Amino acid sequence: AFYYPDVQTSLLEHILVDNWGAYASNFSSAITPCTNYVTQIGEAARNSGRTTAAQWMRVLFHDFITANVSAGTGGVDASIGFETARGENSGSAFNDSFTFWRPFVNEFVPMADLVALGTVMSNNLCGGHIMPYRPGRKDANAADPTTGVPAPETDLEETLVFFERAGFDQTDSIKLTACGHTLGSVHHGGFPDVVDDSAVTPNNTNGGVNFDTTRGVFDTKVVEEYLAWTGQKGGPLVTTANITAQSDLRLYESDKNVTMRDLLGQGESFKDTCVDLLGRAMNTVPGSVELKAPIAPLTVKPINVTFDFGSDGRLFLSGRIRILSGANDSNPKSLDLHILNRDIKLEAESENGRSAWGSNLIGTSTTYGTTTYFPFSIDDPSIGKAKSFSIAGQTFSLQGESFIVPSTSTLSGTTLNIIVAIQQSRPCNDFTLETASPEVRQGTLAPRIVEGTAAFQKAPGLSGYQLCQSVAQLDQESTGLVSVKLLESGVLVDTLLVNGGKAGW
Ligand code: HEM
Repeated sequence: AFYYPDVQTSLLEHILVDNWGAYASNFSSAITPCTNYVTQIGEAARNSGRTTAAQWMRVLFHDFITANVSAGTGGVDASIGFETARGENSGSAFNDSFTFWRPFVNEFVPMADLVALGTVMSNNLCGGHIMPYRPGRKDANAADPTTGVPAPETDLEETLVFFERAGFDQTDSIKLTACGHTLGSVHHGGFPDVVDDSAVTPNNTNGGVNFDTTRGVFDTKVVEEYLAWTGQKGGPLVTTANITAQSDLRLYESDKNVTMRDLLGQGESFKDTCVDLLGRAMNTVPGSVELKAPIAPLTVKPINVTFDFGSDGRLFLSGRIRILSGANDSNPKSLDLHILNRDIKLEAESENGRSAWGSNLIGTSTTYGTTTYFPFSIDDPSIGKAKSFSIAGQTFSLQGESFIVPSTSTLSGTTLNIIVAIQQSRPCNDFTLETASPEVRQGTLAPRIVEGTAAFQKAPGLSGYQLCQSVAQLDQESTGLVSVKLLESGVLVDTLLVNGGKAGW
């Protein structure tokens, strides 16, 4: 199957761009509306007093803050998954978030990249300015030996030492904390010394007290309300009667509120400051990790493009083209796909999607970008010879010489049954199968990736193709998409992600 421009970018770009409506990613749905709590459903979620979008940002903070930038250790590496029993990581955010993210993890998407992506999504979908997203993090194999996350009782000096170790000076720390604390709440469940049990009601079962009057909106309210002493007055870490637990008050006042007043003066640009600081936090990674360039949303994106055989044994090429239009552009109704010297006119599906990318802020309201989908299926007798197709002048490569057949390649329990089709009559033993399966890992909800290889045997042929079969056994059930790779004499020729029925993609 074809993943444009590559498997990792294709998967992550889907989460970033396909936010609402047609083919929306399950990831975006989790924080729509931004007050949603995905761990529970219906009434229970609405009355929980918890906020998934906010939890995701808190996970980033706790994973990041134990970085030691001068030693090149820690940072965003999903080690937080091993550290949830530490007192400094109190609260349900970590296990809630990892439980939701777990089915998204596969060979191409480590948990650490999802920790960063969670914050990007909460910011982008809940009112922040668009935040660039760079993939490339690596998951830790154990807890970070470095401890020290600021808690409500931590004194100012030690709090600043923790931030300094992670590369953030006093001013940065105030800004980053204000950015984080524009979303969400402090909960009696987890922090009874900050919020007493009077907060627990049938409509607020976890006893959440919000940092500002808009817990689901990424805005400047927390700064405004703190300085004007209105609304939530900066939230429980400012106002709690327990003086030792007034960590936000101590931090904000530590430079006589100069930084908080500066943030207020920035107005809407506060959001750019947060893009910068949250971006620095999520891009703080161990010295051995090199992040890739930011993922750019694709204007023209082929989706699920693959060769396959129909029930009559005929080869066909099918898929969808997604066109992303900005808020000011009109959506295309038809599209020309050029293949094998032919132009095929594609018609748009009736349902569109909406995207935070390409959005326009007009006054206080936002109009979003639109995605339009154009399905196609081509069973021309010579389709297997096509080496590329093009849309609006952009060319996308294809190869039909040897490929994994999607409709007959299955994962059932722990058994992978893979069929590949090969054009020329080459022996099946020129080919090998490589698998990479996300599986349960002890001590954390972040899966580990288990790799394997298998050989092929000859199977009965089909309309000009030699078929080869391989049956591979995973040692455990997978937690997400399993990658299946076809190699010819050691060179990768095709990749297919096989859904074990659990993946959240
Ligand atoms: C001095 C530093 C900080 C302290 C002591 C602190 C402490 C806390 C505490 C006690 C909670 C309540 C958690 C709960 O009840 O579930 C919380 C929530 C939160 N924190 Fe911080 N925090 C600090 C800095 C930051 C920073 C830098 C960020 C930036 C990403 C951040 C993001 C959040 C978010 C988004 C929530 C809301 C979570 C929710 O509603 O579930 N915090 N923080």
